[in-house]
Amino acid sequence: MASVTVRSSSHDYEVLIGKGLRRNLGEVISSGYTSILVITDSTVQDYYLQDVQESLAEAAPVFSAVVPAGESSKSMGRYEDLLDRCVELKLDRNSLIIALGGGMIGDLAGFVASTYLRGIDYIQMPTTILAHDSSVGGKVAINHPKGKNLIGSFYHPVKVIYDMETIETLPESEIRSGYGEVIKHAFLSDAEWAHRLLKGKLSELSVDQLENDLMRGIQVKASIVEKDEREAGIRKYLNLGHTLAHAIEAELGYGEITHGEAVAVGLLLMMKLSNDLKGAELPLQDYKEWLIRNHYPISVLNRIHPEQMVEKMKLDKKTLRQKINFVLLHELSDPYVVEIEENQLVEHMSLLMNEVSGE
Ligand SMILES: NC(=O)c1ccc[n+]([C@@H]2O[C@H](COP(=O)([O-])OP(=O)(O)OC[C@H]3O[C@@H](n4cnc5c(N)ncnc54)[C@H](O)[C@@H]3O)[C@@H](O)[C@H]2O)c1
Ligand SMILES: O=C(O)C(=O)C[C@@H](O)[C@H](O)[C@H](O)COP(=O)(O)O
Ligand SMILES: [Zn+2]
Repeated sequence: MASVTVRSSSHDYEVLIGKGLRRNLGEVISSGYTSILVITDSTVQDYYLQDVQESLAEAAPVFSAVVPAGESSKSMGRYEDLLDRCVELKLDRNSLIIALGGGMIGDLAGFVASTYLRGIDYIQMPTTILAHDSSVGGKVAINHPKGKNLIGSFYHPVKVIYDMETIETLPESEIRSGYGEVIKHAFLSDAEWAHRLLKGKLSELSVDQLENDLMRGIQVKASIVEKDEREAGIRKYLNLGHTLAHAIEAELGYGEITHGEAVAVGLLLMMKLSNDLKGAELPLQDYKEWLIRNHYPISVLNRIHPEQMVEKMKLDKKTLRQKINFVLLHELSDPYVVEIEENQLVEHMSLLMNEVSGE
């Protein structure tokens, strides 16, 4: 089992990474909780809920709450249902919530934990590749119909338990989605890693490569959030590709395109703006080929309207006084934040749409 420690202002916590951890939770979770509520989704329930419940049987009374799988569950309605369940079960300040699932569950259950009784302990048990990102760093949130993650808080888990066996059941589309955030971490931190990824094909990924990529992604994320927990500065870099991604997700309807796929498309615009407006020489063509080779839905660019995207981007958390800020790269591994004028955004989004139409 590998482990990474994350330092936060409230407490330090471990990210445990290993195989079969879900079957030995009694050994890694502190004893003494009054009760445990496992929050999961309808797909993950079928695969892993029983293992988790059985391995916690000695620890405390264990309850479960299941929401429908999919991004649309990261909503006010499901949040309210889960709070009702916490009240009904009489969870107290010594109770524990376990978020068993991908980033949707991590964000939703984490937000419940952060607000119920003004905050109780929770553990992230990520089951997707993408959740190597979402389970670390303490951002928890639900979506507003008009904008992604508009309602949330910063609230770190007491532990992250990443059972690598669980990602074996992921469908191809979720491997692709997860790699949207993996390649973001590579673009932010290491040109060599980025170039290696750009040469590859996700369907030919070895288990060793995948584990190595996830470990590196977790380290990149942990080292940034430790330095800037509340996103006053460098944490904004983790939003690389997200200004457009979140606008697309909200515009098309949550779940219409996966978060990681949207990020991957957002990274394409990031590269174009970095190169065309700011004189960088990022490998835009290689990246476009990687997206096509791995079946990322870049045709989604034909379904959006630049002016509407700009309006949505005004709800981005980096937007201040209605001015849209983007994370761009001077070169691979050298990010910065810059304001981009609306007319330039519209122009470059339109150019990009023309370039990819028909691909
Ligand atoms: N808090 C953060 O820092 C942060 C970072 C990145 C993303 N996010 C959020 O994470 C969410 C996306 O997370 P995601 O991509 O994990 O989506 P997800 O949680 O919706 O999971 C994707 C799909 O895979 C299924 N699934 C999950 N684990 C499985 C498994 N082991 N086997 C088979 N199927 C499985 C789910 O049921 C779902 O249908 C978005 O809401 C995004 O905004 C948050
Ligand atoms: O942890 C962060 O900070 C990130 O930006 C990571 C992103 O991958 C993630 O999607 C995050 O939820 C986006 O945050 P938001 O503040 O733009 O909602
Ligand atoms: Zn993200």
